This record gives sequence, structure tokens and C-alpha cells, in this order.
Amino acid sequence: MAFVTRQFIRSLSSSAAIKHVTIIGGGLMGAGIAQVAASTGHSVVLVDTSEDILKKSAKGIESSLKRVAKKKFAEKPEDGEAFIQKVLKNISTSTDAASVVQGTDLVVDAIVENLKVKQDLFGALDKAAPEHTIFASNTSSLSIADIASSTARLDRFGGLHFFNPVPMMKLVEVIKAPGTSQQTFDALLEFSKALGKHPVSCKDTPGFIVNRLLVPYMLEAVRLHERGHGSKEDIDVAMKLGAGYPMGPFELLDYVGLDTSKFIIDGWHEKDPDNPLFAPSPLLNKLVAEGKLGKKTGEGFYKHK
Ligand SMILES: CCCCCCCCCCCCC[C@H](O)CC(=O)SCCNC(=O)CCNC(=O)[C@H](O)C(C)(C)COP(=O)(O)OP(=O)(O)OC[C@H]1O[C@@H](n2cnc3c(N)ncnc32)[C@H](O)[C@@H]1OP(=O)(O)O
Ligand SMILES: NC(=O)c1ccc[n+]([C@@H]2O[C@H](COP(=O)([O-])OP(=O)(O)OC[C@H]3O[C@@H](n4cnc5c(N)ncnc54)[C@H](O)[C@@H]3O)[C@@H](O)[C@H]2O)c1
Repeated sequence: MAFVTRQFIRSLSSSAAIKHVTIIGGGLMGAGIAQVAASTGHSVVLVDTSEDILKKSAKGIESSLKRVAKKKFAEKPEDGEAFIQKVLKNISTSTDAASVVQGTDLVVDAIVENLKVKQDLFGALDKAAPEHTIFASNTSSLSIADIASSTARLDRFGGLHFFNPVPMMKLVEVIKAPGTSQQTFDALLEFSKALGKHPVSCKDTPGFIVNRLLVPYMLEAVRLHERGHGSKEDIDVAMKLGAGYPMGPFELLDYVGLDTSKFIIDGWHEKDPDNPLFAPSPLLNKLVAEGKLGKKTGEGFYKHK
């Protein structure tokens, strides 16, 4: 009887709309997800490992909101300022994830692309978060089932893969792992729509949809350049003017972050070591070793202002 009651309460609560969201990781993606969730009326707690990082996240959110407000309130700049203040009020920050998940409906991880680190995070939060809380990962390349395996809430665990820059990119891939319940999946679809995004349904397969197609393309661009068959500038121009992409592959790698790109490719190489597609790239490894991680550090394949 107690089991039936618990199941019933769980079914009621996980079908209720997601209002309170905890985002773990205040980097490129976490700050963007927090901004969009707060802009659409959700109350958001953004978590990272230090106050300094969180200050940088808040600064990034404010400057992105200014760009949004400039467009949205072109006729009435004072309404734009009010909008920014209202959104910022919806966001608080913390360095202690376990203490802030008490009242949360959804936890989204946007931390480093490393299976063990994500498992450790969710394993710890599983003990601290209420029963109805849904967990989701924004992983680019890891298996949702593998990440979820450190928790006892496989039914309330799914994937929410956002795209960079989050305030501009309309797509969210919503991933249903084998253990994800239909209710959780539906709640994640609804949440994506509530953010003003366009969700697509994905299975828990490597790279989901976008990265399954994008990563081999990016890899081949780097190999082509490493073979001396094209300068990075020419490859970028070619793909923008010849294929209509908004950024060339090297510009996009700098935008995504070369550390994150290396995590993705190293992870897939580890899983499939005989696949030549995922062999390490000397050029990428050299840049990462030099701390040239792309736009976020001011230099990657290109220098950035
Ligand atoms: C061999 C080893 C190799 C290793 C290979 C490994 C490969 C791994 C790579 C895969 C990584 C996957 C990562 C992830 O999982 C999936 C992704 O997210 S992939 C990235 C997807 N994103 C894109 O493809 C972005 C493409 N670019 C664009 O769409 C545009 O360039 C842009 C970013 C929107 C910017 O537009 P631009 O016109 O270039 O520049 P502007 O600055 O003029 O901006 C236009 C317009 O947008 C507004 N804007 C831009 N950014 C923001 C922001 N952050 N916040 C708010 N507003 C923003 C800006 O204000 C402009 O508005 P306007 O003035 O025009 O009204
Ligand atoms: N960069 C992209 O274009 C992109 C796009 C879609 C998905 N992703 C995925 O999103 C995730 C984050 O990527 P990013 O580019 O935002 O990375 P990032 O390096 O910009 O940010 C990661 C943040 O997580 C913080 N962090 C690390 N471990 C933590 C922990 N245990 N607790 C709290 N905070 C922690 C770091 O301090 C950092 O601020 C990765 O899984 C990545 O694959 C990235």
C-alpha cells in the first residue's frame, strides 16, 4: 500500500510543471541555460565551484541579456532595463549543490564533459534531492544511462542537450534513456517548450542526432587541415560560403571550446579505440596543452579580442 501511495504521489508530482531549476556548472552552457530559464519565469539556482566563477557567469548573463533586450525592446529601452532586472531577480547562485536542491523540480548538469565527474555529482545529489526531482544532463557525447547509473532514480533521469549560444539556438535534444519514464520524458519536452525552444526526441545513442553528424564533419575538417590540404581560413570560408553554415568548423571549435572538443573526442576514442575517425589530433592536443581553449581564453585556432 505504501508503495502504491508513493508511486501515486510521484506520478502526480513529476507531471506538475517544472518551476524551480538548479543548473550545475556556470560556464558557457550553464550560464546560457540559467539565463533562458530565468527569462521564461523559472526560478533558477546556478551552482559552480567558486564565487569568482559565479561572478563571471553573472556578468556573462547580464551582457547577453543586454543584447537580447536591445533587440526586444528597441522602441522602449527603459522596458528593456526592467526586463533585465526582472530576469536577474529570478537567478540566485551557490557553491553548494547539495544544499540548494532541496526545493528543486529539475537539476540540469552543465559541468565538465567527464563521465566519472558527472556520475559523482549526480550520485551525491541523488541523496540530497527530493523524490520528485528530475535529473538531466546537458552532455554532448556521453551516454545518459551511464551517467544515471550512479543514482537510484533511473526513471527520473533524461538528457537535455542545449546548443551554444543557448539564448540564440532554438533546438533542444530531449533524450530518453532506456530507464527514463514516459512521464519524465514528457516533463522534459514540456520544459523545453516552456523555455521557448524546439525540442526533438532522441534515443540514448552516441552523439544523439546533431553531434552524430557534426562531430565527424568537424573531425574531417581538422584532418584535412593537418594533411596540408587547406588553410583553416579557407576551410572556414568554404563552409560558410559554399555550404551556408553560419560559422566555419575552426571558428565553431573555438566557440565550443577546445577543451570540451578534446573531452568529446578522447571519450569516443576510449570507447572505440580501433575507429580511425576518433584517433587523437596532434594539433588539437597541442593547443589544449598550451591552454589555448578558444574564445573563452582569448586564443584557440584563432586569436579573439
Ligand atoms: C580531430 C579532432 C577535432 C575535434 C573535433 C571534436 C568535435 C567536437 C565538436 C562538437 C561540439 C558539440 C558541442 C555541443 O554539444 C553542440 C553545440 O552546441 S554545437 C554548436 C552549435 N552552434 C552553432 O552552430 C553556432 C553557429 N553560429 C551562429 O549561429 C552565429 O554565428 C551566432 C553565434 C548566433 C552569432 O551570430 P553572428 O551573426 O555570427 O554574430 P553576431 O554577434 O552579430 O550575432 C548575431 C545576433 O545574435 C545575437 N547574439 C549572439 N550571441 C548572443 C548571445 N550569447 N546572447 C544574446 N544574443 C546573442 C547578437 O546580439 C546579434 O543580434 P542582432 O544584433 O543581429 O540583432
Ligand atoms: N560548449 C558547448 O558548445 C556545448 C554545447 C552543448 C553541450 N555542452 C556540454 O555542456 C557541458 C558544459 O560545457 P561548457 O562548454 O559549458 O563547459 P565550461 O568549461 O564552459 O563550463 C563548465 C563549468 O562547470 C564547472 N564545474 C566543473 N565541475 C563542477 C562541479 N563538480 N560542480 C559544479 N561546477 C562544476 C566549471 O567550474 C565550469 O565553470 C559539457 O557536458 C559539454 O559537453 C557544451
